[in-house]
Amino acid sequence: MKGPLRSDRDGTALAHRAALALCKSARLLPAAVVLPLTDARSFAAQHALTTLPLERLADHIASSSPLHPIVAARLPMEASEAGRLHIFRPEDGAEEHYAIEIGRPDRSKPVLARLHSACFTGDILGSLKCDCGPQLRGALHQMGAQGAGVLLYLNQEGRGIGLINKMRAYSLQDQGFDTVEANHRLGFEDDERDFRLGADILKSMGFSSVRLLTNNPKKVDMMTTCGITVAERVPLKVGENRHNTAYLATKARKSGHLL
Ligand SMILES: Nc1nc2c(ncn2[C@@H]2O[C@H](COP(=O)(O)OP(=O)(O)OP(=O)(O)O)[C@@H](O)[C@H]2O)c(=O)[nH]1
Ligand SMILES: [Zn+2]
Repeated sequence: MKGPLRSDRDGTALAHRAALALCKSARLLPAAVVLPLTDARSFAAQHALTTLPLERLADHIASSSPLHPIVAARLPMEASEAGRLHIFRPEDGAEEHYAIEIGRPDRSKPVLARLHSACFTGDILGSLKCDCGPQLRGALHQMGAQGAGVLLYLNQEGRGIGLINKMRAYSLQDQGFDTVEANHRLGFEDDERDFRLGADILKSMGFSSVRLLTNNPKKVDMMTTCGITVAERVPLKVGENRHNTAYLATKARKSGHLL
């Protein structure tokens, strides 16, 4: 699917919005057929379909599911032997998220922190299409060198669209579309991540103020909106290579990254 997608706007969009949000939360392409039915309840019963009341669904989509700390254990790493991995699980059964605490950061001072979004291709495979792998390792090494820090590893693959959709976007990029255009052509926003969960994890670990390792000013704004003080933005410019120069330039031009 390549788009471009054309919008026909008519009447209330409540059901359409909810349908798209459901598709996105299932990591499917945001495409749905919305039909008015005179007796939806018996139609659903006949076809063994699940029914959801629209108003409750809208509330559910707007709120974020509470995250609970499940377990933490010592994890010596190359970047620091004083590592500790914490696992958080949301109540709604969605993705788990991780926090890597390095040293024993003083909770009364701004902690060196990174909100890292999962990138299977960059973090694990060493992909040269993005800068995620060098950013992950660079952040952990800075924290190790300073003796303290916290890296949140948020399972928001592909800026929140999931790995399958990110690969669909990569396939469009192979055809000449840039990272932002590819997302739009699939029906996604530039960035579908919800950073409230990063703020929730920091608060539950006792942090209220950060020195945030990022080039993305929107992350700084989101943290502030969510009640975390960003005492300083610490740039994290690593991993440029001949395969990702255009990608990084697009991020700077279209997404406002300070690169
Ligand atoms: N949809 C999509 N996601 C991508 C693409 N390239 C990398 N990603 C994902 O983007 C996320 C990282 O976001 P970035 O835009 O690189 O950076 P950022 O987190 O906004 O900002 P920094 O804090 O400066 O790293 C990871 O989840 C990657 O999987 C792409 O071309 N398309
Ligand atoms: Zn990446």
